[in-house]
Amino acid sequence: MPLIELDDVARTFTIRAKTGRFRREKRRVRAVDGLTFTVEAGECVGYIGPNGAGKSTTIKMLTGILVPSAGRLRVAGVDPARDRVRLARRIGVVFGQRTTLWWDLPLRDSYELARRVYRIPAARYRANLERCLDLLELGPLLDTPVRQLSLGQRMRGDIAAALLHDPEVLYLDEPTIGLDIVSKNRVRRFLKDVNAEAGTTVLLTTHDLTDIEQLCSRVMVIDHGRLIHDGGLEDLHAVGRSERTLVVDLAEVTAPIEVAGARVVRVDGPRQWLAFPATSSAAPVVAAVAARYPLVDLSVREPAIEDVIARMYSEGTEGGPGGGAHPEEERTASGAAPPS
Ligand SMILES: Nc1ncnc2c1ncn2[C@@H]1O[C@H](COP(=O)(O)OP(=O)(O)OP(=O)(O)O)[C@@H](O)[C@H]1O
Repeated sequence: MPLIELDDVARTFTIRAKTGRFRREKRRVRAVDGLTFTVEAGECVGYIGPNGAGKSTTIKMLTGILVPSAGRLRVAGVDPARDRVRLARRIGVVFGQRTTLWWDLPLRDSYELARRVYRIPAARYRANLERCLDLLELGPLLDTPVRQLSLGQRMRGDIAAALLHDPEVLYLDEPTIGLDIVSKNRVRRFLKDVNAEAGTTVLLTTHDLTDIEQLCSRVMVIDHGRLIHDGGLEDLHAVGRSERTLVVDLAEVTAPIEVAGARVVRVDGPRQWLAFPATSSAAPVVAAVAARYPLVDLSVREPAIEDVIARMYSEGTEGGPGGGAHPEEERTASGAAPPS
């Protein structure tokens, strides 16, 4: 049975925008527009999209912070908005741009508070804390007030806090934002471990595609609140019509090469670059070039996944709701804030 289920879920915001000196008009923004997907227990799924695509809104609905305007949503069999407090014991959330830790208190106190709020049995708390401190290298920082931690240290502190109660699902919203490469790698290694060893289901939102490449076997792409891709990272090459490049060094300067299945995209002296579909084999193109042109050397360059995604975003971002405005109205679920 899937751990996360969305069936035609939508979320609309009403915003009041200034249209003249004294005029204000109500405008409706469809942040999430008919999302349907499931995530099985133990999966690690990337959830990506351009700014304002609806990623955070989805995660807020999955945690019960926001109520969907339409559709059906279940996490671990529970309706998050209705059963927010009960669900809070089964999920962990990390918002990279915000901390759930107590700013003026040492890390240790935030963890102690989590232990009480989640009623984590003492032995389990000790074991989980020890593991997080060890793998996230937080031990020496336990007595440091959160406000004195660096961004990377704080982020690791937040990730540990989200995992102390052994959640079945971990939502990560930009967990590596602003971190240097060493901190990013440390966080990624840890998350990989949590997913593989503890079997924690992970839904990861990020603008850093290396996070996705290193952690996720499946990626969902959302744009204008709609799912535009759901599959393997590799499948994106087919969807994004990406191209590989054959770089050819000829024995002499020649007119642009003409072979079937590829086209010259750049010429620099005796070197020429030929683009061909990433989904087809390089062999026939190489054979055709070698048969007709005197070659010195050649190599094949793989497409960068960043380029593929950038093209998908730019092709799909015309006339949508647009990012940016986060005005006053945000209908939230009733009940206490999640205990994290
Ligand atoms: N509280 C709110 N009130 C009104 N509109 C909102 C609110 N929250 C989000 N929106 C709008 O909904 C759309 C989706 O926003 P959301 O924050 O979910 O996007 P995102 O994919 O997380 O973007 P980013 O990558 O920039 O974080 C945007 O147009 C945004 O302005």
